[in-house]
Amino acid sequence: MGRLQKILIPFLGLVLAFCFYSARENFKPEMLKGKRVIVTGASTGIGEQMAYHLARMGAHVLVTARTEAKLQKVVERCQELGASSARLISGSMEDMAFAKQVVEAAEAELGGLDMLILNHIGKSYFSYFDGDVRHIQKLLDINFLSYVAMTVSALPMLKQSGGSIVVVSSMAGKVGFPFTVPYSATKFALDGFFSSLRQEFSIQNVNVSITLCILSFIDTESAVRAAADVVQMSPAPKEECALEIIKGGALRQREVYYKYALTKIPLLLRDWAAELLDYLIRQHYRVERPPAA
Ligand SMILES: NC(=O)C1=CN([C@@H]2O[C@H](COP(=O)(O)OP(=O)(O)OC[C@H]3O[C@@H](n4cnc5c(N)ncnc54)[C@H](OP(=O)(O)O)[C@@H]3O)[C@@H](O)[C@H]2O)C=CC1
Ligand SMILES: C[C@H](CCC(=O)NCC(=O)O)[C@H]1CC[C@H]2[C@@H]3C(=O)C[C@@H]4C[C@H](O)CC[C@]4(C)[C@H]3CC[C@]12C
Repeated sequence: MGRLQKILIPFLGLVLAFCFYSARENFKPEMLKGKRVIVTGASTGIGEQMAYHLARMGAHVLVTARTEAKLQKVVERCQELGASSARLISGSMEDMAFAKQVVEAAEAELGGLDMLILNHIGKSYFSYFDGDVRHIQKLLDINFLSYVAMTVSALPMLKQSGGSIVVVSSMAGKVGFPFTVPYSATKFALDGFFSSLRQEFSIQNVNVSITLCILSFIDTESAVRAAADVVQMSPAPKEECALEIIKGGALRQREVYYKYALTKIPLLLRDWAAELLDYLIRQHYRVERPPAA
């Protein structure tokens, strides 16, 4: 191959890649106007902030979590912010019948569904793995199986609307971090299930997008309480994080990386320099080390 071709082919590749990415649609808040959206884990944290963004954009929001009193306040705020409608359904995602019931409520009360945002997580610990197998089983039910159950129930409505599934995951769902063994297992499971399902949708021409969101440390109350003393990193703002998730879902992106520099860039090391990435992660942890023998 001539020298010119060796330069020309990669150059053309870059030009094509640039054209492909720059031709992508831009996000406009109107994209969500009148859309029917379920947000799980919406009584606090990132889920609560997503509900407020959706309300400002004029969506119909159905929020869910266990604590009804908190959800009631979220609904009132959504109404003040301009939601087309706002309603709640409370219950625990430990129970797959409840997961299904939430989707049925959307069908009965909204007449369909355009976006399913799966965001809730059950309580876990942030420390060394304690060997409790039942805890992993319970966390898998809440953080993984209920996501599957809701997806299965919502699919007929999402197929009809050409809708979107948004799955909130974490850096801990792409790479191993210390102190998150049960949590990380549930987040890796989500990647396996939804990335495989996306492939099948593509083969079957199912017009339902799946967006997996890879988040770094975010300043929600529960995360800061659990990890701020150990993880030497400033948490990113939950309001901005919530908006980026919604944008990614509306644009039908395959994955959302937030914050980009703390997620996408370190993950580039994962397949080529895994031990270096592991080392860098450990450097961000402040842990008591056992005295040398
Ligand atoms: N904050 C962070 O640093 C990061 C967060 N993420 C991901 O972002 C998402 C949101 O996290 P964040 O906002 O911090 O979490 P929060 O702890 O603030 O919120 C968790 C939500 O889940 C609900 N919930 C808890 N247990 C159950 C249950 N059994 N059934 C139904 N709902 C339940 C809670 O409400 P209630 O108690 O009322 O049920 C609450 O609304 C999660 O998927 C998390 O993995 C990813 C990376 C980093
Ligand atoms: C341990 C946190 C979950 C706390 C919890 O149980 N909340 C519910 C409740 O209180 O009811 C973890 C939630 C998010 C995790 C963070 C995350 O996903 C991003 C980083 C990933 C990395 O693996 C470790 C550091 C993280 C900041 C991680 C820390 C643990 C969480 C805060």
